[in-house]
Order: sequence, then structure tokens, then C-alpha cells
Amino acid sequence: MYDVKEWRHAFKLDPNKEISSEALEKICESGTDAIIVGGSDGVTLDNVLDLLAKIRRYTVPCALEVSNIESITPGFDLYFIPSVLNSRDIRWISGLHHQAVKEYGLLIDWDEIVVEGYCILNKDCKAAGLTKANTELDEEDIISYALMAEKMFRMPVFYLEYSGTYGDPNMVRSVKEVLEHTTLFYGGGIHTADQAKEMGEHADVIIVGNAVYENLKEALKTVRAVKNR
Ligand SMILES: CC(C)=CCC/C(C)=C/CC/C(C)=C/CC/C(C)=C/CC/C(C)=C/CC/C(C)=C/CC/C(C)=C/COP(=O)(O)OP(=O)(O)O
Ligand SMILES: O=P(O)(O)OC[C@@H](O)CO
Ligand SMILES: [Mg+2]
Repeated sequence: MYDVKEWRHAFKLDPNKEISSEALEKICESGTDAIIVGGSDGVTLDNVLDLLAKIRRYTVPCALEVSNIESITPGFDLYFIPSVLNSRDIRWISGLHHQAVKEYGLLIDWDEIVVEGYCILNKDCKAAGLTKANTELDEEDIISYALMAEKMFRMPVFYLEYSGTYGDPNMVRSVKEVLEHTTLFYGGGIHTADQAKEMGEHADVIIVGNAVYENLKEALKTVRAVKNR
């Protein structure tokens, strides 16, 4: 299932973190809609290839969320390309993208590319620091980014990113209310089935990352919490 419009849940695995074969089997066989491979630091071609090979033992769809040009490799079902709409540094909005398209040009199969309009809201997360994101945003600011993603740039995905912290469900609801076509991803601080259910009431797709490494048993319960409704 390679259409994000059909998804409700994805696990995000960090190539820069160790994961046991037993844990990976449980994650890949959990019933999640997809595995997203990505992280904000220490992502290399070697660790991406290593994780991809292990995930490929299973049938679950697997996407690379590109965080640097050096670690792009063939073999994924989809390529998620973040563009951080609230970054203060042009490189993370369109600069690196320009460089990558220049480098890969004709090799790109555009049917595999899914652009994500990111809005990073946890000022303390690594991605916020890296991209110099302006996280001092009120509801109107965030809704405006969502509208830009959908109406101006026709981005297939708008990603409310609270990486490392549980966000505001009311904000997720407000954003969902203005989106008609663009799929709303929510990620950040989901560790339990209840949290997954709460955010899954509003977001189209919830993304569970760090919980996998901190309490896998609870993390696995987030799948049923959103895919059972
Ligand atoms: C030959 C071949 C395979 C061709 C493929 C074609 C292809 C895919 C071409 C690429 C085209 C293209 C336009 C690429 C873009 C290049 C690029 C580098 C864009 C920049 C992306 C970007 C804005 C990255 C910033 C960092 C970011 C937002 C990462 C998102 C993930 C994230 C927030 C993870 C959480 O991080 P984590 O490490 O877990 O953090 P915590 O410690 O806080 O948990
Ligand atoms: O790691 P967590 O906090 O679950 O966040 C998931 C994802 O949105 C990170 O990019
Ligand atoms: Mg993480």
C-alpha cells in the first residue's frame, strides 16, 4: 500500500540507532501501514542501507525520509522529501532540494517522491535546531502554513512535527479542519495507545518514533489504537 491517503499509522526508525532483529520483526509485522527510515543526525549511506536490508525481509512498505543527499539510495518504495516551511534557513526549505534535483536529475522517478510540508513545533528537538525553525507560532500561523502547503504548493503531506514531545491535540484538530486534500501527518511523543488514539482522532496518519526504542511493548499497541476505528 504505497498511497499515504490510505495510511493511518507508521513507525519511524532511526538508522543511527541500534535495533535488535526481534524488535524489528515485531515492528514490521505489527500491522503498521509503513516503516519510515529517517532521523535528523548521524544518517549515513551505510546505516541506511543496513536498516533497509533488514526491513526488506518483511513485506511492509518502506519509505526513506531524506535528511541528507549523501544517504539517498535506490531500493525504497517511496522517498519522503521534507521541506521545513517554518525554517529560517532557505537550505531546508528548497536549497538542498535544488542541489539534489540537480545531482539526481533524470534518475528521479517522480512517482516515488512524496513532498512533506513540515512545520516543526518542538523548539528543543534536533530538527528544530538543525533547520533553525521558528517555533514561536500561534494557531493562525500554523494554519497558514497548512494552507500554504495545500493550496499554494499542492504538497501531498503536511507534517505537524513535535518530535520528542507530545503536542497539542486541539492544534492538530484545527489544522485538520482546514485541509481538504493534503494528508495530515502528526508525529511527536506518542508512547501509548491512548495518545495514539487521541492524535489519531484528528491526524490522518500518526508517526511513532522514539517510543520504539524506549518501550516497544507499548509502542506496538499504538497500531491497533488507530487502525481499529
Ligand atoms: C538514485 C536514486 C535512488 C534516486 C532517488 C531520487 C531522490 C529521492 C532524489 C532526492 C530528491 C530531493 C529533492 C532530495 C532532497 C534533499 C534534502 C537533503 C532535503 C532536505 C530535507 C530536510 C529539510 C531535512 C531536515 C531534517 C528533517 C526535517 C528531518 C526530518 C526527520 C526528523 C525530524 C526526524 C526526527 O529526528 P530524530 O533524529 O529522531 O530526532 P530526535 O532526537 O529529536 O528524536
Ligand atoms: O520520535 P517521536 O517523538 O515519536 O516523533 C516521531 C516523528 O515525528 C519524528 O520525526
Ligand atoms: Mg527520534
